[in-house]
Amino acid sequence: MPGVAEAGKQAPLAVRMQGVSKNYHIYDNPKDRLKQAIVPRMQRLFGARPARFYRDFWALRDIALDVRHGETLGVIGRNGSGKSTLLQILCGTLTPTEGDVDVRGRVGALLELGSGFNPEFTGRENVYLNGAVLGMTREQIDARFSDILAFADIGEFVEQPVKTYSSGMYVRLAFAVIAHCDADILVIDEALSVGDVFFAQKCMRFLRKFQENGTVVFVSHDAAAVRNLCDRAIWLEHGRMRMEGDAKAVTEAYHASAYGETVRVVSAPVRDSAADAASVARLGAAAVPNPIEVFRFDPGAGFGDGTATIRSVQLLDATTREALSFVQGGEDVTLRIEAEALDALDSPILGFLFKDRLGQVLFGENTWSTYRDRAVPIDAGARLSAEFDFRMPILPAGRYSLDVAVANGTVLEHRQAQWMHDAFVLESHASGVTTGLVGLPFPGIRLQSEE
Ligand SMILES: Nc1ncnc2c1ncn2[C@@H]1O[C@H](COP(=O)(O)OP(=O)(O)OP(=O)(O)O)[C@@H](O)[C@H]1O
Repeated sequence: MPGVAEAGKQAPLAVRMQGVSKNYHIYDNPKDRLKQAIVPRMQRLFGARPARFYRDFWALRDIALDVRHGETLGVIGRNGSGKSTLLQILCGTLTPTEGDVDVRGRVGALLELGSGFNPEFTGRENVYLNGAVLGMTREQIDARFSDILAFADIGEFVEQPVKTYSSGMYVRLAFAVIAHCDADILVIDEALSVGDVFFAQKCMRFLRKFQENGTVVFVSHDAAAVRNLCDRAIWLEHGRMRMEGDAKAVTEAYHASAYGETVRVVSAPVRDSAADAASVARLGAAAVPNPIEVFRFDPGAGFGDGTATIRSVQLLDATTREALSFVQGGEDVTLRIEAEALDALDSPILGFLFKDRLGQVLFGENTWSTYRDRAVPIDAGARLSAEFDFRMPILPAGRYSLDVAVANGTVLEHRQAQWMHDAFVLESHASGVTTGLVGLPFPGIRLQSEE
C-alpha cells in the first residue's frame, strides 16, 4: 500500500483530534426554536432558571484520532454515524462543541456538493475563489489554470455560473481544483464520486499518485473501497469510535456486523435484453446470474510515442466469435485488440489491464511472454491483432474498465507506442459475490459427512 513504508510509527502527525464531540440542538417543532431565542433570556432577566426547548443530539462523541503524514485513513460507518461531521471538523468548516483539533498542512477537501463554490459565479471565478481559499496566490492559479481546466474537462461550461452545472460537472471542477492546490492532506467523500467511469478513474489515478507522499482521509460506505485504498481505518457508530486499526481488520468487523443485522438481498439481474438472454443461454443455468454490460471501445488520446495506435477493442463470444454487448460472469470470452503501426515495429506487444472502479488492477495480460521467442514484426501502415481467451470472472456490481496498450520491445525494455486509459468499459449489474474482488465459477461444490 503506498505510503505505509514512509508513514511508519515515527512519521510526523498530520491530524490530531482529542476528545472531539459535536452537539446539535434538536427542536421538535419550529416554534420551539423561536421560544428558545426569547424565553430563556426573559427568564434570566427575572432571575428564574432558563428553560430548554430543545433536545441534545450528539453527532460525535469523544473522538480521539491521530493521522500520520503519508497515511491513508479510511472512515467507515452507516448513514448518520457521524462521518461527514468528523470530516467537516477536520476541514475547519464546522467547530466542535468540545475537544481539540490540530491539523498540520493544507487541506483539500471534496465534501458536500455545493460547499466551496459560489453558485452565482462562473466556473472560472470559482476556481480563483476556491484556489484562494486553499491558500494559492493568483499567480499560482494563473499558472495552473489550463491544467485545472484540462483535468475537469468541462469545456465551455467553465464560463457559465456553476448553478447551471450538473452534479457531475460540479464534482469535476471541484476535484480538479483540489488536485492542483498542492494539498498536504486530502479529504474525500467517496459518495461524491458521481460522474462517469472515465472521470472516476482519472480521480483514482490522481489519488493513488497523491498517496505516495500525501495524507488522505477517505470516507466511504463501501468496506471494499476502504480496504483497497487505506492503510488504517476507523469505524464510527452513533457518533462514537467503534473500532480503529488496520483497514482490513476494521472493514471485516464492520462487514460482519452489517451482515449480522441485515439479510443480504442480491438485486434482481437485468433481464430486459435479447443480448443478455443470449449470454445466459450460452452459459447454461448459472447458479447466480451475473449480467455484465459491455460498452463500445472509446478511442481516446492516451500517451505514447505515436509509433502505433489502438484501432479497436472487442469482447467476443469464444465460440461463435460474435461481438458481445452482454456477457455473464463465468462465460468463456475472447478479448480482441487491434492496432495499426504508423512506423515499422520489430517486436510489438499488445496487452491490457482489467481494473475495478477504484483503479485497482484485477488482472491483465500481454502477448510478450507467449511470443518472446518469435516476435511478429510489422511494417508501417500494417495492422496487428491480439486475442486473449479467458473466462470472465464473476464481477461484483459496479463499473470496470480496461487500459489497453501497444508497445515495442520486451517486457523489461520497451517503448510505449500508445497506452489508453479506460479504453473499454463494462458494467456488472448484479452479482452474488460477497467476498473478494471477483468471484470464480465453481463447477462443483460438495459437502458430505465422512464415516
Ligand atoms: N445541522 C444539523 N442539525 C442537527 N443534526 C444534524 C446536523 N447535521 C448532522 N446532523 C445529524 O448528525 C448525525 C451525523 O450526521 P453525518 O452527516 O455526520 O453522518 P454520516 O455518517 O456522514 O451520514 P451519511 O453517510 O448519510 O452521509 C446524523 O444523525 C444527522 O442527522
